[in-house]
Amino acid sequence: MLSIGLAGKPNAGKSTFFKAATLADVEIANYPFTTIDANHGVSYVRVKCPCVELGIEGGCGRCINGSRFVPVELIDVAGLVPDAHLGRGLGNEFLDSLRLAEVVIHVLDASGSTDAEGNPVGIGNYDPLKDVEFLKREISMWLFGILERNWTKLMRQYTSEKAKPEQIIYEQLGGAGVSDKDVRWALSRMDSDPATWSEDDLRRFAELLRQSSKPMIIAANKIDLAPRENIRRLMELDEIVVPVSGAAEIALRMADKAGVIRYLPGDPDFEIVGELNRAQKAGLDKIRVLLKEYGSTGVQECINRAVFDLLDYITVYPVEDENKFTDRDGVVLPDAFLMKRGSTARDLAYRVHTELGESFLFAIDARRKLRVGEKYELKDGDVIKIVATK
Ligand SMILES: Nc1nc2c(ncn2[C@@H]2O[C@H](COP(=O)(O)OP(=O)(O)OP(=O)(O)O)[C@@H](O)[C@H]2O)c(=O)[nH]1
Repeated sequence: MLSIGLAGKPNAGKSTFFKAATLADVEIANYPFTTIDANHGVSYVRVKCPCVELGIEGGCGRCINGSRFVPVELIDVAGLVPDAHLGRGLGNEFLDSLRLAEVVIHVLDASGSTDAEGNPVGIGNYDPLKDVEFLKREISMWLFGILERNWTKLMRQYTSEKAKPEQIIYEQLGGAGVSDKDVRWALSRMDSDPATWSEDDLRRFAELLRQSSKPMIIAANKIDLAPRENIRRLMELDEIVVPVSGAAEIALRMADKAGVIRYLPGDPDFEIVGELNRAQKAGLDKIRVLLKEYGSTGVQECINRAVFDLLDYITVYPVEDENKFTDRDGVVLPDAFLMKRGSTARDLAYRVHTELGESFLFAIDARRKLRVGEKYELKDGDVIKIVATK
């Protein structure tokens, strides 16, 4: 499953965001469990289900009013403080949990109520813009550390044994979740031979690796407390910034679970359907003002943008019956797979089952009832039947 890391300084609101994003109503949670352990959970991207467009009578039973929730893994990288790469705080142990993350949501306290170390200082007394760079630096210095430890040996392999630099660097970094594509991209951005690099060049290279292997989105959290000026300045940065209130998202999901409101994660509003006491009503009124101003609580938007904008994934629906859009048991649109844009029909076959990939003959684009070959590039929302020899 695709993994998203959640990181930020102490008290920025990571646990709150994590809890909000992994708290799923039974109807949404088509995954057997949402909390794997304290730091790993299942969250969902929200997509438009094809059953509406395809005019399937009675819907597909897998979506809620046309919104489909597709599982992704969320990892709470707790305990990261500035200079963690030097072993400060919980240090490397926690950087290591970033290994699996393909993308990072940087939870940032936009209210300015906590200092660089996460100590409370009162709203507006710390400039949140100061936190934007810290996480990038920690991650790139962590990658730098892994490379630097063995750099002399690696360069000896390169110069005397004529090993390919992309290969030896990739092997060194494989455990940090850096792909060979990331290494090739970062090398292409450097203008000199690795054997001649200074320490500063190696640092620059590590930062390029970070950009490619751990792209980042900023969750400007605590918008319910934050001075508007802080949000405005954060939004003006050359970064992807989403205004967020993790606390509001938890309140809405809990109220929905309790049956007093109807709310789907990512919705711009909610409907009151049960009895509320005065305090609950006042709390929800405040959240409604926030939703009006920002469009949503931002939690679902962060997950969606991380997966679709930063990682460029698409959603694809494999079926066995291209006319009824069902599997062999008659279940309509049974699965939704997240795949990298550029994936082919054959990649999808492999994703369903190795055997299906190996015995692939052709595929059928079920929307157009059109036969396509193994190299057919999948499009977002495609419904595909795979035809194989066995
Ligand atoms: N008002 C408001 N408070 C929030 C929000 N999100 C988190 N908080 C509060 O901020 C404090 C810190 O939140 P946590 O989620 O524990 O922060 P953390 O980043 O996980 O902290 P560590 O576990 O120390 O790394 C708590 O008191 C939360 O209730 C929010 O959206 N609005």
